[in-house]
Amino acid sequence: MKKVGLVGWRGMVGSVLMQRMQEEKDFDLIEPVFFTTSQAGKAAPEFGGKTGGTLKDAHNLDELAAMDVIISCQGGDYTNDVFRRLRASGWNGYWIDAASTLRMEDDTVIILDPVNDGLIRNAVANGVKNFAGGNCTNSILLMGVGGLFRENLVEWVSSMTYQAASGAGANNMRELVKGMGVINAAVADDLANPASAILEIDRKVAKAIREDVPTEFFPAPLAGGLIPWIDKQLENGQSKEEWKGQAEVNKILGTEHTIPVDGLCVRIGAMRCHSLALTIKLKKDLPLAEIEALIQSSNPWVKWVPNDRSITEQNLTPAAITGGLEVGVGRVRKLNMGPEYISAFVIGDQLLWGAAEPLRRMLRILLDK
Ligand SMILES: NC(=O)C1=CN([C@@H]2O[C@H](COP(=O)(O)OP(=O)(O)OC[C@H]3O[C@@H](n4cnc5c(N)ncnc54)[C@H](OP(=O)(O)O)[C@@H]3O)[C@@H](O)[C@H]2O)C=CC1
Ligand SMILES: N[C@@H](CC(=O)OP(=O)(O)O)C(=O)O
Repeated sequence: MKKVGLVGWRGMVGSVLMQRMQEEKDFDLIEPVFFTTSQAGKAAPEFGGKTGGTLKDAHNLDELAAMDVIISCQGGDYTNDVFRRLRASGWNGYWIDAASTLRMEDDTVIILDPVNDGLIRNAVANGVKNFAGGNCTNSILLMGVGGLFRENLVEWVSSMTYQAASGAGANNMRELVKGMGVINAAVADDLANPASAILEIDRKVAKAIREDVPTEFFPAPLAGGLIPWIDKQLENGQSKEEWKGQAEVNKILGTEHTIPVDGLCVRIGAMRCHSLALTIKLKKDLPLAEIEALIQSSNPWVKWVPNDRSITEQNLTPAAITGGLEVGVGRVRKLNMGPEYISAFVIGDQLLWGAAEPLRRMLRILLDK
């Protein structure tokens, strides 16, 4: 059985990964070894009926080098610190990483096997050993409308995103919920009184958002608001999150000619579902039914939502999608700009396809080979 080192298993992404690995009985197929950056020597957890004894030090290169495969959900700083030194020490195992650090390196493949299974298997056959999960927004985009890319129909995509708090981390999710509570508390009495004036409620809510909603982790109040910037600022005016769109989508697809992907990335007050409002310019004018069929054929996880008001309201929301592997796709119609222009709304749980799921599926590809 392959020895699989798990780093970052107790973080938010790592916890979702452990949950999925148990559900899919991945632990039956591996000898797990649990690493930590802070609790070496303590008892290792038990998942899928298996325990790794004690927690190993995630900075100990000798312990890491004993692994056939290492999966890291520990974050980019850890990868920066350890990965190259481990390779330099001669370790030749497989490294599977949730962080963005290695994604654009030549010797790393971005993994999203329902979309680029061929590219991944080819890379494995050719001796590639480094694999990185894609940015959550891009993975959800491609899971949703991958069928159009597969058929080489996409000339460009404008992707306007609505990204959940979870993309920023566990503390940010907590801060969002705390903020919701602060707002509610500011007007609880007024809400209990049906005769209270709505403008008075609005005034108190605005004051609470400006003055009392916590902003220790988010740069501005997210509860009752939004933040139209995610990640670092680049010199060309893009945010780093926006830059990743074109760079990663094209790398995942292995395109010969770059497909332009751009748009604005916005943080909203959802917990863990990222959404994208897409404008897609197709290379030709296709009947809508054909476009819909191609989108539905993208992969088995597409949850097709007809462009109907009540069906959309019930099915294309974070409430409907959160916690599951289905990626909702709807609002598909032709736009006024011309017959080749279509809209689409894609929504997915960013901790599943956006983070944990591609990692465990990569492990399965390696175990099956
Ligand atoms: N959040 C997201 O949506 C996505 C994240 N990623 C990548 O995954 C990385 C990890 O993200 P995420 O899981 O959100 O990070 P977390 O902050 O939740 O976890 C990272 C590490 O923090 C340590 N830690 C310290 N205190 C605690 C605690 N109280 N509970 C749990 N862990 C604790 C753990 O390491 P230890 O056990 O060693 O102390 C843990 O592995 C990111 O840096 C990013 O590179 C990728 C795609 C999406
Ligand atoms: N930046 C994403 C989450 C994330 O971790 O992205 P990446 O894996 O590309 O660093 C968000 O905030 O929603």
